Amino acid sequence: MRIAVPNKGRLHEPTIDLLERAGLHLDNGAERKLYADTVDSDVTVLFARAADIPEYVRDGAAEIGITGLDQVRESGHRLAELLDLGYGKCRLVLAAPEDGDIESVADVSGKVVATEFPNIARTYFDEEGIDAEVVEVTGATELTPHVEMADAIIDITSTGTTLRVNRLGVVDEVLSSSVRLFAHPDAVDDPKVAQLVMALESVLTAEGKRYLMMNAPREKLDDVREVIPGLGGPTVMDVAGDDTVAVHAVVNERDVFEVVSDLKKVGASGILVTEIERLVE
Ligand SMILES: Nc1ncnc2c1ncn2[C@@H]1O[C@H](COP(=O)(O)OP(=O)(O)OP(=O)(O)O)[C@@H](O)[C@H]1O
Ligand SMILES: O=P(O)(O)OC[C@H]1O[C@H](OP(=O)(O)OP(=O)(O)O)[C@H](O)[C@@H]1O
Ligand SMILES: [Mg+2]
Repeated sequence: MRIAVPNKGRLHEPTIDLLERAGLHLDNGAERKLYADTVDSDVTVLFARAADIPEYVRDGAAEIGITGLDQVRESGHRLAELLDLGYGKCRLVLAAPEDGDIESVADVSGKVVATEFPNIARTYFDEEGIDAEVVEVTGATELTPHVEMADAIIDITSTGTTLRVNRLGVVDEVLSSSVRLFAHPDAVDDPKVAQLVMALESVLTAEGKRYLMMNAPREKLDDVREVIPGLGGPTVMDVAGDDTVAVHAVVNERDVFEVVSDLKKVGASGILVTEIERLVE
């Protein structure tokens, strides 16, 4: 099985990191190569531009691709989306000069819109019933309204800094994007693909969880159980020759702050909080 992943840019590192955490270690020297073998002899990683990855998958050059939803939509290819990997979060927006007269999508009728995403832009304007001229650029889109190349743009925003610096305001949201795992439709039922999905899911599940270990007086066990929410209850182990038990539990990361202080109150001690690498539910 071949997985196409971004070869550079902001999506490269988090993607490699995710594969590594899923246990799919890449062979050394992956940095400068076009492809890398992995710890699983059936899995090869191909490095491609984020924008080209949907095409690699449609072609069958790779069965699996990891890239932004925006890129998949822009490609127009019908690929199976398997997982939202949660990073590379951004919005594709219609934006126009703050001090101009474009305040809604209707105001773009008859105007010129510059974008790196011409297919998404045309589909969006068709759906909105707006007749706008779409001009394709390959970068620095935010500049185009200031040099009379365009009246508005459709571009990526995340923190909003670039739009602000260029005195552009959001007029409408066109697409909300994040990095997805997607597959060629013929590869969806491949057991190797299912194995990869499970491995990646286990990393995503573990991200929001922490592993708690503590000691507690045996007679306080019920109180401890009450404090620890959900997830099938804690594992309790006897501590030899003692009236103490060791308690292990998985808790939501956002609950840790409160749970730890509540555990302390009911008599737990030696409380240890650790990260979880993977969690298969
Ligand atoms: N500012 C951003 N915040 C979050 N995600 C982004 C942002 N910009 C782009 N992305 C996501 O990353 C994908 C790749 O972006 P792009 O092709 O511009 O590469 P890059 O990582 O920005 O590197 P470079 O622009 O230097 O080539 C986009 O399709 C989008 O899904
Ligand atoms: O809302 P912000 O946090 O400012 O992010 C938005 C900017 O990020 C991306 O550019 P990038 O940094 O990838 O440069 P590029 O234009 O060379 O791709 C995108 O094209 C926007 O310009
Ligand atoms: Mg970029």
